[in-house]
Amino acid sequence: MVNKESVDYTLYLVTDSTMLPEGKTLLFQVEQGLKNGVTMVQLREKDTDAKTFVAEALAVKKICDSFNVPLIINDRVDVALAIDASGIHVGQEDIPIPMVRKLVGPDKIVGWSVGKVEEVDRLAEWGPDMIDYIGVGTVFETQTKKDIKKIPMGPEGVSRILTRLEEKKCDWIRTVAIGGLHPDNIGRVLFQAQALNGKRSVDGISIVSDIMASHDAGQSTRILRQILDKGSFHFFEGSEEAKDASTIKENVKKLAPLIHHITNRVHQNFGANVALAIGCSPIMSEVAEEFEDLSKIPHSVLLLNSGTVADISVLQHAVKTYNAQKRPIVFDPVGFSASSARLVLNKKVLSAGQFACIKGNTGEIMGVSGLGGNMKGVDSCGEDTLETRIKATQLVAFKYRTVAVCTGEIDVVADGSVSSTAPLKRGLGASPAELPYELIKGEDVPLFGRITASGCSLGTVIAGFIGAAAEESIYSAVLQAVSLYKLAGTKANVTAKGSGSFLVGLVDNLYNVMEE
Ligand SMILES: Cc1nc(C(=O)O)sc1CCOP(=O)(O)O
Ligand SMILES: C=C1C=NC(C(F)(F)F)=NC1=N
Ligand SMILES: [Mg+2]
Repeated sequence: MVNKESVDYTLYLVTDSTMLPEGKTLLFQVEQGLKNGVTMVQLREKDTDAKTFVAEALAVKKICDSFNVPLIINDRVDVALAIDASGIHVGQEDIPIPMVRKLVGPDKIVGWSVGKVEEVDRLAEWGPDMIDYIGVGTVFETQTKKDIKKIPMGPEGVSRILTRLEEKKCDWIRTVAIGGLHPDNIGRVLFQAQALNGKRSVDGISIVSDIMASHDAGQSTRILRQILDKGSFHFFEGSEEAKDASTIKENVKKLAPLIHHITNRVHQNFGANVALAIGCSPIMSEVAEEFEDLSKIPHSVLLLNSGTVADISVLQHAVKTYNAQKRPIVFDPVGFSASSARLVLNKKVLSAGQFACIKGNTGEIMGVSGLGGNMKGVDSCGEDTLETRIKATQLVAFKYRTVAVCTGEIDVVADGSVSSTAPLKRGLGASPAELPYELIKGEDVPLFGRITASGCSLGTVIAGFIGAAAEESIYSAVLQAVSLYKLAGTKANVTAKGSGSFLVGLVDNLYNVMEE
């Protein structure tokens, strides 16, 4: 009889014998996993006849018992009882949970697949004696589960489930994330998937193909374990020279970061001039084949502006490439929910990687935060009060563990990258409202709204400053960039004779304030 409190969900292997590499057996892969850090096993063999399934289950149970690791049986309650497994896992389309619990009794572990918050509401109604853990997914695209109907929920979808569990006070429930999890993305899931009250993160992750289809299941398991066991995550390696935050502006001039723009046509020319004005070197490229080379150029930084015409696969490739190179990315979710097509595109980009900064106008930030309604065009709604804007900016910072910027007459900057830790189980320990933020005030500069790409080009300046900063000073870099941009605009406004001279004046003043 298993002690439910002591179950370790950290690395939960779910088997699949249809993907075994040549010469590897189910038992071999499972044993390699157990030897290298798997803490829980689920036998999930969808199209195996009962006799074979029972034989496999008995063999797997023998191995799990020798490692003192619980064995869960997928779907087949009869087999789970027949071999005295530690528990049973069922999906939404399987035997109803209350029946399962009645069949297996109170001591067995019962797991359920959950993809929607309504399913959390149901398990909350059933109370603490029904379900012990839930598999939350699918987080990313997966080829393993054939009949997957759910669209990938991303780390933010996991956060939504965790938040609901907290709202419904389901303290007894443990959670594992599942679906398309691999070494290149589990760090981000652990880092970003947090309940909004800061009191719950996932208890572990569940893996199928990364181990079951591996030619070296032991090595694959060790790699996954290393990521799970480290307490903090570092997504951006600042350049050596960028260590001292106080001289970011001098670093921008000295290091001349490469700002790789993937942006809309209107912003391309003006953004390049703004980059040059502050002493950076711009490149505008949607040529996916060159992204890796560009990300390797010292002090490179990616500015992704979703007003671009590039295909979503190009944007996702750019995000993965810069994340792999540990170089920062600034994301400007232009017109976040102005159309359903843009909403889908922006959400896909948001779940594709880790961003150093997410910058938008009020409508965009309200949209990304989940607080806002729909937007008209790409102009911000503007009717939101300052405290709502602060709340939305902190929410974006928290959800994506990034530095969030909400532009307006008063710019709001919030820092969600705090503490780079991502402890399993007990959550971040901070809620969105506790995140540090600053207001960048200044005079109103209406002419900003009368020129092209003024918001987009703030992204260029933010990217330039982040490119010259160390990871721990990204918040400071963004604050300095936003302040400098506002100062240049205010100065340009004084001498402007209209929108044309304002545009030229803005570039002149960006150039001059960098020299001061
Ligand atoms: C078994 C399973 N359940 C899912 C869910 O979303 O409930 S996704 C999935 C397959 C996950 O396999 P892989 O790690 O190879 O992507
Ligand atoms: C469909 C499934 C979803 N989640 C899980 C687990 F991760 F184990 F919780 N197992 C499944 N078979
Ligand atoms: Mg914008």
